[in-house]
Amino acid sequence: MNVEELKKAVAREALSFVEDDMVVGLGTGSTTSYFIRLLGKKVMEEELEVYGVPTSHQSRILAIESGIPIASLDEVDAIDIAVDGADEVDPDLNLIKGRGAALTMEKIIEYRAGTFLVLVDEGKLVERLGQKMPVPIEVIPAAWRAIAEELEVFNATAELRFAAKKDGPVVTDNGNFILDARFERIDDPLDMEIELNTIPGVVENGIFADIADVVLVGTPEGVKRLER
Ligand SMILES: O=C[C@H](O)[C@H](O)[C@H](O)COP(=O)(O)O
Repeated sequence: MNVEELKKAVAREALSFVEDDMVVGLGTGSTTSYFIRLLGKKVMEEELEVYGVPTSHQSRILAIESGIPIASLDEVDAIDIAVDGADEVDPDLNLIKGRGAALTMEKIIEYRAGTFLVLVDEGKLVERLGQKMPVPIEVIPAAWRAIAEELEVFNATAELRFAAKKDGPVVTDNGNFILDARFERIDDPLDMEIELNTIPGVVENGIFADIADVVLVGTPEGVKRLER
């Protein structure tokens, strides 16, 4: 089974968490894209009354294409479940997210969800956050250099993220820049998440500590379920 097949398998399994009349937070990225397409099918075939609350332009466009009625956060009373991918998952189910630069809206929506369901393939499991991936940090553009320098205090080296199909830096859905920060060691993810957000000019960071409820892990032996 290749990685794409593992992503599809977890996306299929995630469908069983969605019931009629639910408001569903729609994450961003390749794994969630499989889920959104499948959810669109389920909504149409089973004639469900489900609303999706997108976390990015990507998930909004895909939800519309997939036939899922969408609403913004300020139009719904509550989010029953949010479904999203992750870049790393540690043994306590703390996450790094934001490879797709959608971390701020993702965190806003997933923090408020009754259940936050995370979909990953087994390659995303790590012993300690930061082992493979940098921590993305969304920053106000004018502050990027000052913040990159300040991150040295945290023993981190930060790089401004550049775009692939645009000249210059990545600009997020909120009009900000992304710094990718590599830390020597993240011992306490929750503490680091809070600390980073105290730096003026930081909008949000990609450590999602203590908010994942269930993680579905795609493995060649089948989908495994991890819970806090
Ligand atoms: O900003 C992007 C998100 O945090 C994604 O959910 C995360 O990067 C995982 O994406 P993928 O499923 O493509 O690996």
